[in-house]
Amino acid sequence: MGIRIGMGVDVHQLGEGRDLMLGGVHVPHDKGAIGHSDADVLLHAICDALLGALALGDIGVHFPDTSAEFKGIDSKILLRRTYELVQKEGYRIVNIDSTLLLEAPKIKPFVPQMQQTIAEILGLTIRDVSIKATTNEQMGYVGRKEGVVAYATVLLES
Ligand SMILES: Nc1ccn([C@@H]2O[C@H](COP(=O)(O)O)[C@@H](O)[C@H]2O)c(=O)n1
Ligand SMILES: C[C@@]1(CO)OP(=O)(O)OP(=O)(O)OC[C@H]1O
Repeated sequence: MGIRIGMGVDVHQLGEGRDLMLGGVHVPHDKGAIGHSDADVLLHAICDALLGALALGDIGVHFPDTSAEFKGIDSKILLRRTYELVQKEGYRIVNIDSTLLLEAPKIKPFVPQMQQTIAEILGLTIRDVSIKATTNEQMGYVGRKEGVVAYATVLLES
């Protein structure tokens, strides 16, 4: 049996007139994340962690932001497709840990739904999908509510 570890980081700007999609869930807020896709920073970080674990490049290599195919795409589709690449290599996920840096809103009430959404896509239980959050204590671009950051770590086994 082989094991591999991967980490992913994603950052998106927050702006008006966009939905805030986090972990595949719509989180009501006066600003949303700006991007070529639905800009789901948490799902993107998980995709990058999955790809990183097998040195398969990153999300922009597989789903370029210059392609019309991915304009406005639901990042749940990107996560599903990323995991298909991992499975083709003969690996499966053991567990995921992640942290969101977001000043507002509080995401705690939405975490169970995010865990459930991600677990369903990846064939995991919610205990295998950890989602944490922290504010940036009002410092920097996260603290000024201008952006959101996600970090994810995944463990794979073959
Ligand atoms: N966007 C966020 C940020 C934080 N939380 C939860 O609040 C707790 C306290 O956050 P601090 O940054 O003040 O330490 C944190 O542990 C999270 O549980 C959240 O839900 N959404
Ligand atoms: C997902 C992609 C593609 O739609 O677009 P964005 O939503 O801009 O997201 P980013 O995290 O910059 O990653 C790469 C892109 O390829």
